Amino acid sequence: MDLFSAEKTLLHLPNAEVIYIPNFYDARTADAYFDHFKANSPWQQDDIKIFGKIYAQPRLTALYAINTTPYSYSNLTLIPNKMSDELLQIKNDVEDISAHHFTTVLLNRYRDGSDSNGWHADNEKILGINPVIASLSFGATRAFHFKHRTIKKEQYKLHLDHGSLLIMKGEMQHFWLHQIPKTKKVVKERINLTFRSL
Ligand SMILES: O=C(O)CCC(=O)C(=O)O
Ligand SMILES: [Fe+2]
Repeated sequence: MDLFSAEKTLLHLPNAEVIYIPNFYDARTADAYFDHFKANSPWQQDDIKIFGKIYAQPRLTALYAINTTPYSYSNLTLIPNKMSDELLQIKNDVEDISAHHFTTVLLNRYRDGSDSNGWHADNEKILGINPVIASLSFGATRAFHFKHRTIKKEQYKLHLDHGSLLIMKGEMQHFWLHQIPKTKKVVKERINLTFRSL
């Protein structure tokens, strides 16, 4: 299967569905969004607890929502900011293509190749059973790895390009893990928006 096709890619995997749309936004629109979110988001770097140890999260984050529901993960509770007009516009675009309603968006900013997001699933109880997660990428291309928890041969890599949209759905968050690994390549900044429903 060609994971790097220029068109929309639909992966029917065991216990998951992954949709990748490379040019969801054209390069100029994506450039403008990258600059906007870099300059205008309340970026924070939190400490997280993994197996009882405290680490500075290796990336910056900001949380927004249309409601006031906090989002907790990795022993961290984030209180959402009110969604800006830009985020509401993007939410609308993503809702149109996915036919799904989202309330909350987590922004991740990877400053360089040493920023990352370790193996995890977006499986917090508050997301409900079989959550749909819509993930937008602006800025540097980074690798996205995903692997089945028990079927060892089921592991894949995608490159998340500037302006692309990745949708994870079905049972994916129960049966699969995903990560943005660190890279030794010299890479510029990347901003990711993951829409969720809380
Ligand atoms: O940066 C990405 O593309 C992935 C972000 C992610 O997995 C998350 O925030 O849960
Ligand atoms: Fe995730």
